[in-house]
Amino acid sequence: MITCSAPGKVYLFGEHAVVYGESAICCAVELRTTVHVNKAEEVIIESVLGSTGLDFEIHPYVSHAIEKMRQFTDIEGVAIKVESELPVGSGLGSSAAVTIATIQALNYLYKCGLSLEDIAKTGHEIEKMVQGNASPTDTYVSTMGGVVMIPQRKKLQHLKCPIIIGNTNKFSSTKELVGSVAKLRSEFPSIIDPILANIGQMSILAEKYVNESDYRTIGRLMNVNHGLLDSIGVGSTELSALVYAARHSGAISAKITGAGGGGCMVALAEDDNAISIAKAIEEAGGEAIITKNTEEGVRLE
Ligand SMILES: Nc1ncnc2c1ncn2[C@@H]1O[C@H](COP(=O)(O)OP(=O)(O)O)[C@@H](O)[C@H]1O
Ligand SMILES: C[C@@](O)(CCOP(=O)(O)O)CC(=O)O
Ligand SMILES: [Mg+2]
Repeated sequence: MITCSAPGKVYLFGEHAVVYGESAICCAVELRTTVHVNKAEEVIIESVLGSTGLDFEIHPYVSHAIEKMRQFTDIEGVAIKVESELPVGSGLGSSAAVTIATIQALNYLYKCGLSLEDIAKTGHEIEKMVQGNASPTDTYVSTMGGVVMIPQRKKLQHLKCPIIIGNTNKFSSTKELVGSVAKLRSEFPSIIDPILANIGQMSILAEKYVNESDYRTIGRLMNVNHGLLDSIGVGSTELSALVYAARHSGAISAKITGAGGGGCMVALAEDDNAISIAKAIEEAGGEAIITKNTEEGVRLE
């Protein structure tokens, strides 16, 4: 049996805009998806979503990963078991983490010899296929770990401050939200395109502050990014409640992370106020997770 794991992520800047080629800065977090694979008589996929064979409805990412790997090797049957610390459909990149961990586990099991770059690229192709339109961000950061800038594929300075995630526990489908931004953009290109370009500029400006570990300035820009995400319709009452609870309890910054709608927000904290911010998020009706940036991308367990 081979076991691999891959991390989830939070966006400091640039979700949605990055789908249209703008820049984003994304940070891998210490919450991982673990995939066990073993040769078997038939295809069996087991996860919190159920137990299936090759199934593009219930297990689209894992099923596409098996199909893609069939281009490199002969896979007859395989038993795949997924365990995850990442809530499903919540903006933390659970789809990328399960895809990347599955590809790497199959890569080792069948000795395909894929490099990390190949794995990130194959993962991106799968996200595009399932989501309709997808940036390479989530699959790249899940493969490489650290803090990365996309589309430059550049590694930035490790983020040392505590990261607080607030989960609304309201399911959010990335496919649907990416579709709703596409619709808004096609109706009002002269309004929406400059907003997306502005978000991209924020990432370009913020690169320097990330590399200098200037969390105050990063935070001020993240708050502006939140407002722009709200303006393109990916906010919600629940997300706003958690964002403002975090800011009022002393967070350096608080914004939506990932596709939005429901799902999660992210706050940056000082070393000594992470717990009080987490408490404020819980009091506002969210579920709080205190985590950190990890340099560990996909790995063999
Ligand atoms: N633990 C898991 N086991 C199997 N599939 C998963 C798991 N976690 C995520 N997925 C897949 O990813 C989808 C959610 O991806 P998405 O809508 O992009 O949200 P996010 O990536 O923000 O969590 C799920 O519907 C499922 O297909
Ligand atoms: C909205 C988007 O920028 C990020 C989606 O992240 P998540 O699937 O919600 O974790 C889409 C993408 O980059 O493919
Ligand atoms: Mg996703």
